[in-house]
Amino acid sequence: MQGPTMALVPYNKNNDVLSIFNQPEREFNFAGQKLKISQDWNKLGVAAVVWDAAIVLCEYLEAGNVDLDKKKVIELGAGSGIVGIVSTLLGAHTTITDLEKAIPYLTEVVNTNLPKRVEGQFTVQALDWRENLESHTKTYDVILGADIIYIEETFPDLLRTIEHLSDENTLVYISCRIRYTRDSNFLQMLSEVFDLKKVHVDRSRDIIIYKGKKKTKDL
Ligand SMILES: C[S@@+](CC[C@H](N)C(=O)[O-])C[C@H]1O[C@@H](n2cnc3c(N)ncnc32)[C@H](O)[C@@H]1O
Repeated sequence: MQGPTMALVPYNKNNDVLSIFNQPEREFNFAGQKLKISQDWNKLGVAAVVWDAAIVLCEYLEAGNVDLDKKKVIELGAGSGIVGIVSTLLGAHTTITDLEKAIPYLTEVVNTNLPKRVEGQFTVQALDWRENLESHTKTYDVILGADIIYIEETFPDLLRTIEHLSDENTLVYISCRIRYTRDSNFLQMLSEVFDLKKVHVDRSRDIIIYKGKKKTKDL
């Protein structure tokens, strides 16, 4: 393991993360549906496992904290796509995104878990925060991101992406575990452009959810 991957695991004192990640499949129940999420840590790495931040964000969404019904939602750095899956099951029209190399796995998991009745309500597509975003012309009602604050070099691009995809009505939900002081730098950067509030704390899993809304520009 190298670089950012090293920074992510092991990430708790009991070191039981690796055993969770080594499970080829994990089961969850969200929005009245049993989800079977395959994992492939050894071949595909960080994008192909379900992180706690995603589970906590799914629970937060399922509890009705965000109005998703018929909303235009985008998930950034989706990994397994579980958050985008739950958002779709809760009524949103969801664009589920990650790096190009993660798309085959992500597409497979999403298609396996979303039922026919939501066909046409979701798309899976590549979106690299470092790229030119001109082809992404939309702004979204809701932007979701779970455990996407972990590579310091990507922070300016991640911020640019969130800014590009949002307007002053967009709600941004970032679920994260702050592992290093540098991770807080991203929240600091985000708070310069967005009004940022801590809306949920899961102490047992060490996960915080932040909600952001773009600051209105002074006239
Ligand atoms: C720690 S994983 C979290 C995955 C998932 N959201 C979860 O919580 O289970 C971080 C995700 O960010 C994605 N990612 C990293 N750099 C990215 C970039 N430059 N553009 C888009 N996605 C990126 C990775 O591919 C990975 O899926």
